[in-house]
Amino acid sequence: MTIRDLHVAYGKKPILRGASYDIHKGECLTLLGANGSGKSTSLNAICGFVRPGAGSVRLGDTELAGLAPHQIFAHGVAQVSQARDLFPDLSVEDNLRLGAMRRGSKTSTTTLAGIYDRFPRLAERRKQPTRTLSGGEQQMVAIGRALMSQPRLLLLDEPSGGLSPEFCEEIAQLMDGLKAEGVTMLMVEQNLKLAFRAADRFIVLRDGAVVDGGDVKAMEHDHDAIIKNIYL
Ligand SMILES: Nc1ncnc2c1ncn2[C@@H]1O[C@H](COP(=O)(O)OP(=O)(O)OP(=O)(O)O)[C@@H](O)[C@H]1O
Repeated sequence: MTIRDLHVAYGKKPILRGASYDIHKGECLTLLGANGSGKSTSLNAICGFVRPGAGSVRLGDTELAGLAPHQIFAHGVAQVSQARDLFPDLSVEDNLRLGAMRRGSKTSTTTLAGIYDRFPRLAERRKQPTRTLSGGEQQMVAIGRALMSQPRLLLLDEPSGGLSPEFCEEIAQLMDGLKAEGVTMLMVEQNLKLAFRAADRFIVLRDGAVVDGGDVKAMEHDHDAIIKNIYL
């Protein structure tokens, strides 16, 4: 995916001011930045929840900027939002099935089996209303639902939000598995430990533009410098 000169404003307030970056196929890119720097807005602009004022969001040969959210979803972009947006009274299985709409009902049964292989805990709880699950299990449902559409690009907004360190490690391992299968991911994550553990590359947003970026492993011993750059 190629993002070029992306601009988003809420009313007259500019939030993204010409952000440009690439997300390579099969990698996990993490978006870092101080509160209010435009991280969630970036994800929302990519999946069409907010309309960019200018700029380009290209996935392969397709220009996504300006398309409606359902069209962008149909092109293979799925978001796991911070709020998770599950239907609390529906069962785990029904919530998962809702994610398969892009694929059509013919493929959903095999995909569902794949999700249960990946998250055995959800298989045990398939009939339970999602409101009865722990926060970490609900996060698994939200990620599983996004995976049901077999996305080309998975957007993750704060996957560690409110979860224990054990669950964060579980999520990092899940992301390792997804990467091994070639799933491309863009993640916003305030938990820098998880961000540096799970991502291949990072970029830093400040005032809606990219001010830093690189290979996570290459700067493994210089996380302090990067953190200073985020919170300048
Ligand atoms: N729908 C909206 N209408 C008006 N302002 C908004 C809206 N959504 C976000 N904002 C504002 O835009 C700015 C950027 O928000 P955004 O959520 O993208 O930041 P962020 O980098 O993800 O921050 P955080 O780390 O706090 O989640 C913030 O000042 C926020 O209050």
